[in-house]
Amino acid sequence: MTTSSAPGKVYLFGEHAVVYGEPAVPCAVERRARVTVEPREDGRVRVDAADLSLDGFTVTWGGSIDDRPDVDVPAPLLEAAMEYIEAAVDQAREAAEAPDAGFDITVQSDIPLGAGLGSSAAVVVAGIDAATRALGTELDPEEVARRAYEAEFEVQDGQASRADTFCSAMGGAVRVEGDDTRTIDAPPLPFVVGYDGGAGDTGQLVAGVRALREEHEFAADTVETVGDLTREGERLLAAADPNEEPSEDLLDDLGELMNFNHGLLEALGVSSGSLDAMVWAAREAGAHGAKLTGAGGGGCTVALDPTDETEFALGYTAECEQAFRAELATEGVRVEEP
Ligand SMILES: Nc1ncnc2c1ncn2[C@@H]1O[C@H](COP(=O)(O)OP(=O)(O)OP(=O)(O)O)[C@@H](O)[C@H]1O
Ligand SMILES: C[C@@](O)(CCO)CC(=O)[O-]
Ligand SMILES: [Mg+2]
Repeated sequence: MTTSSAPGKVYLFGEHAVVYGEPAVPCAVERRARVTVEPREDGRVRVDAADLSLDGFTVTWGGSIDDRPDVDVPAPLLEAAMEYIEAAVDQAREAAEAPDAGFDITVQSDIPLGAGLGSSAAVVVAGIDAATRALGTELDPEEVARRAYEAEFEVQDGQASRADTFCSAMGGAVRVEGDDTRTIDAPPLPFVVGYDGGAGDTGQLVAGVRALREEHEFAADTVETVGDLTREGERLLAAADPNEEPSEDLLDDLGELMNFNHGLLEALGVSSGSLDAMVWAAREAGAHGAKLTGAGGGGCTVALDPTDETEFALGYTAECEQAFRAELATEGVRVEEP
């Protein structure tokens, strides 16, 4: 039995624009998906994903996605989960040169689903790592990231960047621009996450931005402007001491860029009433800046606030179901005790 875990992430800057080759800076946070894998003799794949809905579900299938189980989970959710896990299994089979390998897979996760914290990437990264190890092959985190990207790209019909999967595999702060992926230094940023209890459909939201961009030059310019502010944010991070608490000035400057980034995402049509309400609640509570994180449409916002004020204010905001502080996760994918 082999268990691996991988962290979720928040975007400091650059989601959506990253899909069109602009740079983005996601940061891994200490909320993890854990995937436990046990090889099976019969070549079948059995998945137990108890966190997929409140009731949980167990599904067994023989390698064919048409072999649909009868469980009480909304069909699109079940379909997507089967696809992500199946894509991870395929990557592991290929990496370990074991095309007929079967597995019992258990997924446990404290990353809310479809909420912008990269639950899909964390599940795929941890899944590929655990499944390859279970077959006696050890991949370095860069290779896990590369394969996890292939898996997300396939499931999301080509609507995926390398950002989420690279960040989850490597941990810490990273910068991604097209195929160029690297880890960067960042001080311990005081992230506060607000979660509206909802979710957005990443593929659909990315497709919406793509359509806007093709229709209007000003929408294409908006995407480029996100790239510009991300580069500015990168310069701020590069000038900061990664071993020191960030100064008020740095937080103000980063926060201003986050606010700008949120406005542009809103203009691109990927915010929502509840995300905007949480962003404003954070700003009014004195956060240095706040924005939605991830694909949007619903889900999570991220704010910078070293004090308890933002978390407290979000706790009293009707649109916010849960507010929590998210520490930067310095470790990416790792082996866990089963
Ligand atoms: N605990 C889990 N068990 C099984 N499948 C999961 C789990 N967590 C996430 N998934 C899969 O990932 C999908 C959510 O991925 P999606 O890309 O839409 O959102 P996200 O990754 O949480 O947010 P974002 O991509 O915006 O950061 C779920 O519908 C499911 O298929
Ligand atoms: C919206 C997006 O930029 C981030 C989703 O977390 C899509 C992607 O980069 O794959
Ligand atoms: Mg995702």
